[in-house]
Amino acid sequence: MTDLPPTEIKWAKPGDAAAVADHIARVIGAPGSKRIAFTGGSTPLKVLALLKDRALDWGSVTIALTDDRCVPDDHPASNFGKLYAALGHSGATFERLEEGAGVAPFDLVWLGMGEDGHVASLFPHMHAVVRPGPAVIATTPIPLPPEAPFDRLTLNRKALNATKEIILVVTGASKKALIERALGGDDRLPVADFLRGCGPPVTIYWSE
Ligand SMILES: O=C1O[C@H](COP(=O)(O)O)[C@@H](O)[C@H](O)[C@H]1O
Repeated sequence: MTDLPPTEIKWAKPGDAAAVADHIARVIGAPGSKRIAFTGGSTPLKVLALLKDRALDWGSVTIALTDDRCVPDDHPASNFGKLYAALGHSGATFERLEEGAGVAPFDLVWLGMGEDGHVASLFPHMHAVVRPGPAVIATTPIPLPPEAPFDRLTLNRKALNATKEIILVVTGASKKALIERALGGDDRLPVADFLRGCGPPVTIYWSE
């Protein structure tokens, strides 16, 4: 049996929104078609604002979401709504989350993280439909977070790990401390599943 190397972790310097946009632009600039999973939440908004003004080969890109809240697209809590508002006219192909659907591998998975260490919609405590392969699953956080109290659809851990690389983009001192806790061995935090083990390389972008 071969021993897989441990996940390679790198802290990007600088770690700000412009550096994240540059990273994504580099992936898009590679030859051929690319599949990129975009995080939801509020942290990506600055990066999306930068990306939408860049002349990139969006026609070669399929954009998926790591997760979404089960709300209409025009609801303020919709991750798809925000993403489509920024990049809907870019020429990229959008892949919607459909419960139970299989998921093809990605070139890049962009993860955010909540204050409880959740990534995508994989929460420390949740009801979840378990599926063995890379797939879209339904989850319900326990308890429902007050800022977004909704059932969710999310890529499962296998789908998020089926990628050439991951970028983890977070802001603020408390989220930095959580990442350090996960790196130090706290496996109760869902983010730890992507930082420890033998997964794809992770570049962490952190800024105030
Ligand atoms: O619910 C979610 O939260 C996390 C973190 O969001 P943020 O607003 O603190 O940036 C996000 O990564 C996830 O995709 C989203 O659906």
